[in-house]
Amino acid sequence: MYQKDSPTVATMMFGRRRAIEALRSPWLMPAFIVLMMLVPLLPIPEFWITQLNYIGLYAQVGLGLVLLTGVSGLTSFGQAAFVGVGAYTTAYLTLNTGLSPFITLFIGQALVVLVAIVLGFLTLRMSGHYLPLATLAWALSLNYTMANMESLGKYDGLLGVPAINLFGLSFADGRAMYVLIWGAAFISAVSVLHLLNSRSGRAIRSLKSGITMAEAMGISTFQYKLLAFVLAAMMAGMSGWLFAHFQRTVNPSPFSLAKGIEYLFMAVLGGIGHVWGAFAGSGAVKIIEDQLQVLLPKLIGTSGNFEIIVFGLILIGVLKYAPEGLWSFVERWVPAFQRERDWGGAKPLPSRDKPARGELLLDVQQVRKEFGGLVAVNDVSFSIRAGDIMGLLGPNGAGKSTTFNLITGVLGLTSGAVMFRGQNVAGLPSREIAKRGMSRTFQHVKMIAEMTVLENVALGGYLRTQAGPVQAVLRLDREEERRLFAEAERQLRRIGMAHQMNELAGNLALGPQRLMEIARALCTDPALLLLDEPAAGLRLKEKQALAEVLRQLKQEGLSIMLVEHDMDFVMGLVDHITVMEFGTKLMSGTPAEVQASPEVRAAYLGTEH
Ligand SMILES: Nc1ncnc2c1ncn2[C@@H]1O[C@H](COP(=O)(O)OP(=O)(O)OP(=O)(O)O)[C@@H](O)[C@H]1O
Repeated sequence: MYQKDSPTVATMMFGRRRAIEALRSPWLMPAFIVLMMLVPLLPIPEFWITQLNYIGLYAQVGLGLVLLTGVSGLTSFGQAAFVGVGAYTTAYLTLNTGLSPFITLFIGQALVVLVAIVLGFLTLRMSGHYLPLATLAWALSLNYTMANMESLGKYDGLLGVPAINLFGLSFADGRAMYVLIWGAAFISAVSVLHLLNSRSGRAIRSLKSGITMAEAMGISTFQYKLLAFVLAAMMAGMSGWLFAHFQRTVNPSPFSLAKGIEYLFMAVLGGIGHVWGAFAGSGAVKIIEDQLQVLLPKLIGTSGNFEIIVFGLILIGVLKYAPEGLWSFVERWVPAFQRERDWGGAKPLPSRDKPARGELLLDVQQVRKEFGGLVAVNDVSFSIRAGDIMGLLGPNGAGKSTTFNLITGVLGLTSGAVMFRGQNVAGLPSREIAKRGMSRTFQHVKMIAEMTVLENVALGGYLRTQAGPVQAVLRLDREEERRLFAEAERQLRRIGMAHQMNELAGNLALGPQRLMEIARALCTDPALLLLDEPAAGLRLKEKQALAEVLRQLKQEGLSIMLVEHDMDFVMGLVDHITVMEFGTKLMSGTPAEVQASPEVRAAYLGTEH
C-alpha cells in the first residue's frame, strides 16, 4: 500500500502527546490568571518581579513552540531570531525616528509576519529532518545579520531604548512591565486555547499525523502549516518587543541559535503538547538557571556557563522519563472538564445536491500508473452508478490501493481519466476532489489519536464550515461549531457509535476506529463514499456490524466503492465487482458472475473457494 506520510521529526523526538487539554476546569484558568496579575501588588522583592518578567517573556515564545512543534509537529530551533526581529525593529525605530512603541509594535509584527511568510514558503514544504535543519540555517543567518549591521550597532547592539508610555502612564519599572508582559502572555495563551478548540485548530492538530488524511478532508495542510508558523513567529516577535522595552537595550546574543535551542528546551521540559507547559518550562528553566549560576561556581571553583551541562542532562532525563514534560505531572491534579453538549437544536449544516439513483457517478477510463518500470495499474476502466455499492477485488499487489489513490487524488495518474459527476478530476489534489463530493477512509486508519471521536468526525465537516482563525480566537465561531458538532454526532449516531463520542480516538479498538473513519467521511456529506479495505483486521462480529452499517447506508441511497480482500464480506454486500490482477482488470460483473468465472477462481478465489 502506498504510504505518503512519515512521522514528523517532532513526533520522533518527543513522542505522541495527549490531547491539548483546552478545556480544563472552567474556574481554574481564570483564577490562575487573576492571581498572577495581582502579583505586582504584593510585597515581592524586585528581583523576583524581574525573574517573573523573564518567565513571562520566555513563555510567550514557548507558546509559539507549543503550537508549532507540539501541536503541528514542525520543529523549529529558530524562534529566538523572530524575538530578535521584534526587539530590533522597535529599538531601532523608537531610537531613530521617535515613533511610539505602539506603532513600532505593529511595524515589528508586520516585519515578523513578512519574514515568517518568506521563510515558510521556502522551508515548510520540507519534511523529515530537513525542516529543523532549515530553521537552524535561517536562525544563524538572521542572527548574523543583526550582529553585523552597522545601523544596528553590530555586537554592541542598541542602547537607551525608551520605556513604553501609554496615555501618560510610564512602564519604566519592572512592576509596570510585569502587567504588560503577563497580560500579553495570558492573551496569547487564551488565544491559542481558543484557536485549538476550533475548526482551524483541529486542522492544525491534524498536521502532526501526516498530510494525507487532512488533505482528503479538504484541508490545505500547507496553509495551516504556514498559519502555525506565522502565529508562532508573531508570539516570538511580541516577546521581542516587550523584551526591548523591558531591558531598554538590545544586542544579538539573546537572539542567537543557542537561545533558540534553549526555547525549545524550555517548551519540551514544560510539556510541548500543552499550552500551560510553556509556562511551566520557562518557569522551571529560569529558576533552575539562576540557582545553578550561584551554586555551580561554588562547587566547581570556577565560573562559566556550566549550567548548560546540567540542562543537557535534565533534557535527557525528561525525554526518557517524562516525555510529556512537567505539565503532565501538574495536570494530574487539575480536574478535567467535560465539553458540554451545547449543540442540541443547532441548525443543520448545508448539504450538497445528490445524484439521482442510477445516474453515472464515477467513470474510470483507462487509468494507468507506472512506478518507474513497474506498471501498477494498467489501463483499468470501470464505472459506478449512484445508489450502488461497487467492490474492487484482487489478490495482494493487484493494484487496488493504487487505483483507489488515483481516483481520490492521493497519487497522480500516468494517463487516463477519472470522470466524477461528469467532470474529469484526474490530476486534481485530493482536497479538490473532496470538495466535489468524494470522501474516503484508509487501509491503515488515519485519525488524530489525541482528539475525541467527535472531534475526529468533525474534521469531516471542515469543508461545510467556514470560520477562520480570527473568528476562533474571538470566539465568534460558536454557532457554527454547534452546528458542526451536531452534524458529527448525527453521523456517529447513524453508524451506532454516538455513545463513544467523548472517548479519545486512540483508545478505541480497530473496529470502532474504522467505523469512526466512516462517520468522518459521512460528515463530509459525500456523493460517493470510498472505503479502502474497511474489514481488514476486524473480528467476525465487527465485520458483521460493519456490513450492517454499509447495507443501511446503501438503503439511505449512498453510493459506495470498496476495496476488499475478504470475499465473504464483499459477496453479500455489493451490486457489482471489478476484479484486478497484476495491475490489469480481469473482469467486471455481479457477485454471482464473478464467483462463476474460472479466470477469477484461478487468479484469486482458487484456494479459498
Ligand atoms: N509508491 C510506490 N512506489 C513503487 N511501487 C509501488 C508504490 N505503491 C505501490 N507499488 C507497487 O504497485 C503494485 C500494486 O500495489 P497496490 O498496493 O496498489 O496493490 P493492492 O492490490 O492494493 O495490494 P494490497 O492489498 O496488498 O494493498 C505493487 O507491486 C506495489 O509494490
